[in-house]
Amino acid sequence: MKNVEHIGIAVKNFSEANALYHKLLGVEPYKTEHVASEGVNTSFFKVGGTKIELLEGVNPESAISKFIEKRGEGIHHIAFEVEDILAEMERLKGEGFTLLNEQPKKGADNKLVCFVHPKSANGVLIELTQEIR
Ligand SMILES: C[C@@H](C(=O)O)C(=O)SCCNC(=O)CCNC(=O)[C@H](O)C(C)(C)COP(=O)(O)OP(=O)(O)OC[C@H]1O[C@@H](n2cnc3c(N)ncnc32)[C@H](O)[C@@H]1OP(=O)(O)O
Ligand SMILES: [Co+2]
Repeated sequence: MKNVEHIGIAVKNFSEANALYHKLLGVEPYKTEHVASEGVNTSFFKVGGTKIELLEGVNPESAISKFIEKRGEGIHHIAFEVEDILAEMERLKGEGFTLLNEQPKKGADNKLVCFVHPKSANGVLIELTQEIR
């Protein structure tokens, strides 16, 4: 694992949350992106070396919609940058972590992503991200 790449925050009202985080962080989001495969709209803010990802669910089936339904708004996941996502997935599987997808999948912000079940990481949903080169 390398650095924390982003912290994902689940929000109910995307435009209100973006306006609030713009005020809070003092920067505009550098991108907003719909990720159909995850049923989410996302926006990314860059602060120092870390990014904040705001996520809203666009349908009831989305993991974000289910999360908010069950647990309300708040921190949803921590994403780490990895050099080689396939090697890291193999390593984690070997260490007994439960991965939520067999193969890396296309995430937002030009990344391949994979998720580790929160139950494998003391209740924290972990996302692995590798830049698509
Ligand atoms: C765009 C992309 C990107 O950055 O590139 C993204 O980030 S997309 C980000 C959105 N996509 C994802 O999150 C994909 C991976 N997530 C998933 O597959 C799912 O959300 C699961 C993590 C498996 C949870 O599924 P689901 O809510 O249907 O199951 P569940 O309610 O039974 O949850 C199982 C247990 O995990 C807990 N749980 C659920 N979501 C959690 C979360 N985000 N953080 C910590 N714990 C969590 C529940 O409270 C429950 O614990 P108890 O049993 O103790 O009640
Ligand atoms: Co993410």
